[in-house]
Amino acid sequence: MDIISENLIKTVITPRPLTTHKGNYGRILLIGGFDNYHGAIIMASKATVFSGAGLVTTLTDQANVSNLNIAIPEVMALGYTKTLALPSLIKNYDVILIGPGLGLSKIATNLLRTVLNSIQVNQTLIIDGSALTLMAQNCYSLPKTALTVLTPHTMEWQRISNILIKNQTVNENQRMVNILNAHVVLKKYHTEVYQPHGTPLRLNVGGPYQATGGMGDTLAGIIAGFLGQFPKNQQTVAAATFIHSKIADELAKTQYVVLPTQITAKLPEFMHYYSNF
Ligand SMILES: NC(=O)C1=CN([C@@H]2O[C@H](COP(=O)(O)OP(=O)(O)OC[C@H]3O[C@@H](n4cnc5c(N)ncnc54)[C@H](O)[C@@H]3O)[C@@H](O)[C@H]2O)[C@@H](O)CC1
Ligand SMILES: Nc1ncnc2c1ncn2[C@@H]1O[C@H](COP(=O)(O)OP(=O)(O)O)[C@@H](O)[C@H]1O
Ligand SMILES: [Mg+2]
Repeated sequence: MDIISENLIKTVITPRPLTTHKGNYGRILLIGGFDNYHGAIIMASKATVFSGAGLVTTLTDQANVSNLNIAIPEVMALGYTKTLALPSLIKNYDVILIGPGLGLSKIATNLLRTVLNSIQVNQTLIIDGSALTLMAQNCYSLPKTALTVLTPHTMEWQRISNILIKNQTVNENQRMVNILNAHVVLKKYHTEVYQPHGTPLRLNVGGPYQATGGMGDTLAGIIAGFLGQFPKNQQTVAAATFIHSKIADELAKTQYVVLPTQITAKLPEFMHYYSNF
């Protein structure tokens, strides 16, 4: 098990070539924010924008659209309707994140099933939150994509992998990651980042000051933003995971708890630092 180091981050976050434009930094589609979880997708969307994604579109509950627009006007907000043509919409994006605040409703299940059935091999899929629980409940299989990233906390991983939390050893987790053929960010104290048939990486930053609802939604948004603009590999997923908790550590020097939105606000500053590091 290797530790995720600051050196790795600097190889991922590099200065931007002068002639690039928003089209070079990822077209990201986020899906979530239904039921009483409207805030989750707002936090994820903010994190995606603040992590530098070029173009961000968020599909959410119709009743959440104006709140999303007010919270983060850089995002193109789409309200869910029964007539939505999701398969043709999905085609326009490099990275799709589904799950923050998606809920477990029939609409949520249909959205997840449609994403799993429509996604193409050149696209990247990130599955978080309720979408992981729905995957487990419905025994859905993962599609073939350029990269699939699952971001479960230990309870969600238990549902997906059938490995009880107390039995979630590195060996057992890696065995299941190989079977699923997906990257997995197993969120806990000292989060672990797995890739199929690879070497697991472990975070040595982060702490219980991060135990606030929305913290994982924010991480999922950062991972989406990073995969939109940096190489689509385990190092990029690890870099996103590192910066999220590294910022939390810095804030925790003077704060008892750290809010997800505070981490998001610090992203541009920390990315600037690591790009010149
Ligand atoms: N403001 C919002 O709109 C929020 C919406 N959220 C959404 O709520 C939905 C349900 O997610 P939840 O995770 O709350 O519910 P879950 O029911 O999936 O999991 C939470 C339960 O898992 C247990 N657990 C065990 N190990 C854990 C670990 N390492 N980390 C976290 N929990 C662990 C906890 O005791 C907790 O009761 C998701 O779609 C999520 O995105 C949450 O993120 C909270 C904030
Ligand atoms: N004690 C802890 N130590 C380190 N990180 C923590 C701790 N508690 C929570 N976190 C982090 O907070 C996030 C929680 O994710 P998750 O449970 O999905 O949150 P939510 O769904 O509410 O957004 C993860 O990144 C996790 O690593
Ligand atoms: Mg979560």
